[in-house]
Amino acid sequence: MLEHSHPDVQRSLRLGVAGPVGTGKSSLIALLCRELGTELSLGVITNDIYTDEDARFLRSAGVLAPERIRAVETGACPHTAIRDDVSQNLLAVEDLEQDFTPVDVVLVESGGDNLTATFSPALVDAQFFVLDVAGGGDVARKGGPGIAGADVLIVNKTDLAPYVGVDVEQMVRDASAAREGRTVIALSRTDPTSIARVRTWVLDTLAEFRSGALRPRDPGPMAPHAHADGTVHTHADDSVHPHGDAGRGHEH
Ligand SMILES: Nc1nc2c(ncn2[C@@H]2O[C@H](COP(=O)(O)OP(=O)(O)OP(=O)(O)O)[C@@H](O)[C@H]2O)c(=O)[nH]1
Repeated sequence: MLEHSHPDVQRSLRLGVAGPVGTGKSSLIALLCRELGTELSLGVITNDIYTDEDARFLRSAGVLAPERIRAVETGACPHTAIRDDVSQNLLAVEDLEQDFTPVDVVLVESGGDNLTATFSPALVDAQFFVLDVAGGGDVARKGGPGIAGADVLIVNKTDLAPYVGVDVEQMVRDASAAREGRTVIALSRTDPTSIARVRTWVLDTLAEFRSGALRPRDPGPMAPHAHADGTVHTHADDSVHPHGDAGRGHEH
């Protein structure tokens, strides 16, 4: 039984990491654990549809004690668990906070395959959205709630830009324009300066959180999208979310 209001349990800064498949969400989390794990008490929650694959990847990366990495298996509609009904994730975060108190930061990785997945501000205090240059230079211009409204947009794998013909500076300019100036960080695991920027952003956000000045902002619900079987799923009205049969998708 969770003791949500236990006076000895510190409330962590909760950071979401969303973005399309393969853009480097798990890698970003591993990098942050490596960069911050000695000075901060960290926890990680992964969301996968049917497996705990991302949690296993992170445990095997050896960047954080394995018991601080927990998997939520979300079932058929993974973005629901970070957006509409966040209870599974909230319980997992609170369990970590209780088991390892004091926890400074919990990183929550989204599952799913959609460009527009966003976290509810009821679950996270701030959120990353991760794109990579291999997805093409145009993707940042296309917008969407995560690209436009997440607290930080990561343009990842910049070391690959010459091979995929992407102008990183232009991609960052396009992204900044789509985001009305909100933070965009061009990142590569081979570029220490870019890694330092992400690290500094987390530490600054933690300081803001501790001062009481951090106000979670909602990037907005994800756009309507089609599932592999062709059913359409919209989160436009977050208050209504009937759950269909697993794997079939559903419509509001
Ligand atoms: N070249 C290069 N590859 C990277 C970088 N960061 C991550 N990758 C690679 O990109 C691939 C996908 O990275 P993941 O971290 O698994 O991506 P993800 O977004 O968590 O993927 P899913 O969990 O499947 O959605 C892996 O092969 C990583 O090694 C980078 O900075 N440069």
